[in-house]
Amino acid sequence: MNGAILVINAGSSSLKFQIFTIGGETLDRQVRGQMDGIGLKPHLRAFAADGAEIVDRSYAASEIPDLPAAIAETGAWLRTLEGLELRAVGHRVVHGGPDYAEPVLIDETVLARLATYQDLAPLHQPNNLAPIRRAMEIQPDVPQVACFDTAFHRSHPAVADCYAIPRTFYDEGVRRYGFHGLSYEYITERLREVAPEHAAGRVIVAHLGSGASMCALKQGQSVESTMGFTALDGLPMGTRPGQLDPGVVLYLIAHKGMSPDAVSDLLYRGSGLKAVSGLSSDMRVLLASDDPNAAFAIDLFVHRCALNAGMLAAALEGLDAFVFTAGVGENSAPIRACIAQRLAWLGAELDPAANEAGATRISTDTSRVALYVIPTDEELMIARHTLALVRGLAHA
Ligand SMILES: Nc1ncnc2c1ncn2[C@@H]1O[C@H](COP(=O)(O)OP(=O)(O)O)[C@@H](O)[C@H]1O
Ligand SMILES: CC(=O)OP(=O)(O)O
Ligand SMILES: [Mg+2]
Repeated sequence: MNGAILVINAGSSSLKFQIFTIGGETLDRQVRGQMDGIGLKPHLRAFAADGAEIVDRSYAASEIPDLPAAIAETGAWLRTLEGLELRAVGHRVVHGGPDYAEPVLIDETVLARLATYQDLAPLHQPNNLAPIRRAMEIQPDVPQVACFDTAFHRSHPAVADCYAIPRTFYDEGVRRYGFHGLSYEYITERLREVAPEHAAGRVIVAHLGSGASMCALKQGQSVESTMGFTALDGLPMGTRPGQLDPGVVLYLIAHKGMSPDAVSDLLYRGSGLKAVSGLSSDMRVLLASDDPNAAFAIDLFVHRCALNAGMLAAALEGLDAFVFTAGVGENSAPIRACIAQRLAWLGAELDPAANEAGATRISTDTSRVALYVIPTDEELMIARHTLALVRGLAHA
């Protein structure tokens, strides 16, 4: 089988894409790019396999105010690439609900089912499904594959999957799904190469981006996550609050007369770092600011990261390694240092020079908990799943 696989990953602040050619058993990356800073400081960049930059465009916030605008602009640029013989398109789809525990070939029935989860992931699901619909229109003969954030967490034990509410809700799908599963699946694979001595141990992976969560891995399987039914729970994020007493929601409805839409807007778009700092949802802006509210938002983020790490260490009954990944985790040495300091009681000892240098291992040789920085690659994971699925089709 030859040809190319295009991968699309719509996150909450970015649209990421990669193109791979299928070379026998392997995937060769040809293009890797993203539009980030959507609605704030939009920036489209892409690189060829040899590292050469092939596009670098900045936009005013009003030109690319949201993900649909980013999808349109990036789609137009992707269509200018010549000589691509698309064999399949792989899509990140954030919510797979109770139905999908594995990647799936998309048809109208699957698409309709995935659309029923839009309310459960309003920042993502509509933007994950729109490019699928468009691609099915433009190229109906090219297989489209959905890869789910929720799938990797289906290994959770029942106590981690269930809320303490009446069982009927669980049966109808109100469960602790967990998200960022493609990232965790990739990191699990990378750990086998980077740190084989820890890959089968007790590991927390902190995916700290615009959306943020942590995952507890035991012997390479997800056993707990800070996110649950939706991508609102757990850590504070760019515009989402993270863990919140449900009593706050009742208060907003009963005492503030807020409608479901108004509450949803507050929780998905009007909270998190943006609300606490009053300045920005972007960690880069907060780190560069001398506004005390920006510093407070960072403190709150670090505090909640530390508390959640403690919770996941309890789930694992100990900790061998802690991995930083995603936009903030991969790029911000100061945030990593603050979080590492709060993990000292668990036995983590940061090597400040390695941290500043962005080394893969950033803990001292004597640290009881090894600290790592491992760049994630959700798109590669999606491409692998997509290739496996379309290859299966070819052999069927
Ligand atoms: N050098 C950096 N320092 C701190 N934060 C950074 C840096 N680079 C990127 N980020 C943060 O990473 C976030 C984006 O992470 P990413 O994982 O791409 O998010 P998403 O997929 O949710 O859109 C941005 O909001 C930005 O705040
Ligand atoms: C699930 C989620 O929050 O994803 P992202 O971090 O890409 O916005
Ligand atoms: Mg993301």
